[in-house]
Amino acid sequence: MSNTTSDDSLITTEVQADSNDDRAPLGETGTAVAARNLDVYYGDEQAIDDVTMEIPEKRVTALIGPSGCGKSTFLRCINRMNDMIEICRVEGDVEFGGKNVYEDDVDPVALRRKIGMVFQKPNPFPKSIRDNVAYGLKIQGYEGDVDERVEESLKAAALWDEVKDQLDSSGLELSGGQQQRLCIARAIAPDPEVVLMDEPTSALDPVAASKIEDLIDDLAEEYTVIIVTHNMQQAARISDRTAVFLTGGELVEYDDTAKIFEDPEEQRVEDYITGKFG
Ligand SMILES: Nc1ncnc2c1ncn2[C@@H]1O[C@H](COP(=O)(O)OP(=O)(O)OP(=O)(O)O)[C@@H](O)[C@H]1O
Repeated sequence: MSNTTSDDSLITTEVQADSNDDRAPLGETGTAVAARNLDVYYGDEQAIDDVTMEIPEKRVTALIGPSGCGKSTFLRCINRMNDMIEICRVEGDVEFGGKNVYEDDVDPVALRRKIGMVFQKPNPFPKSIRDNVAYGLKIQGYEGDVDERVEESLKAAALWDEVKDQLDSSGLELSGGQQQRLCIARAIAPDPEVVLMDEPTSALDPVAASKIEDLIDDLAEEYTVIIVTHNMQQAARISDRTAVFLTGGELVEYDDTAKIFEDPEEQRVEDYITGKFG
């Protein structure tokens, strides 16, 4: 993927160009995940309001919007992380692999192997680097060569060269940026199809954040990446599609990232992007 600077952009950043990579045009890619008339409530409070959207496979889709508009809630619905929140109620469908993930026969643990997650704060286990990455493999009873898969995952997370001589050291001894890449390696080791990222760089310094951004770009060659970010420049730099949520959990506009940042349909989106509110 390469970047171009657009004179028309509403924000002073680079909007990624899709045109000169060798992937199928966005409109011709399959759908990895689809929400259909999704409503989410915490008790009586509605956090997601009738959201319908199709997320393309092997692309980066950014979810942006002001604080409290439901971005994390939406993300967590995709792999049923909201199941852990007692007062949370989900209505409507989230389709993955042609099936609504909320059907009774879906095993959420198996679902989360296919749809991995990386959180805002790096959260390695207090275990060795190797064991952090091998964790999901052991749970799933992986029958292949675990060490080989650990190496592949660390390479895919752009961490291998930095840690290959210290695989038995604690993951907690790494820097924040390295810990986040370790968490990405842990998420991709079980070979998911989708990786959900909830503000994965907001706790990192700019250099570490930039490494993760580069990594996300590479990951999208193999995985569908769905990322919540507060950072509009980041969304513009790394995503192919952008969904703008506004207060009340409404999906106001969802389109190619260049369109959202250069010529959005909705005045409210333009106002948000140019900092007039939110
Ligand atoms: N566990 C919870 N229990 C009750 N209400 C919640 C819970 N999590 C989120 N909410 C409420 O749901 C709404 C959406 O929250 P959510 O965290 O999804 O928004 P967000 O856009 O990700 O916000 P931020 O950008 O600040 O992280 C908010 O009103 C929030 O207070």
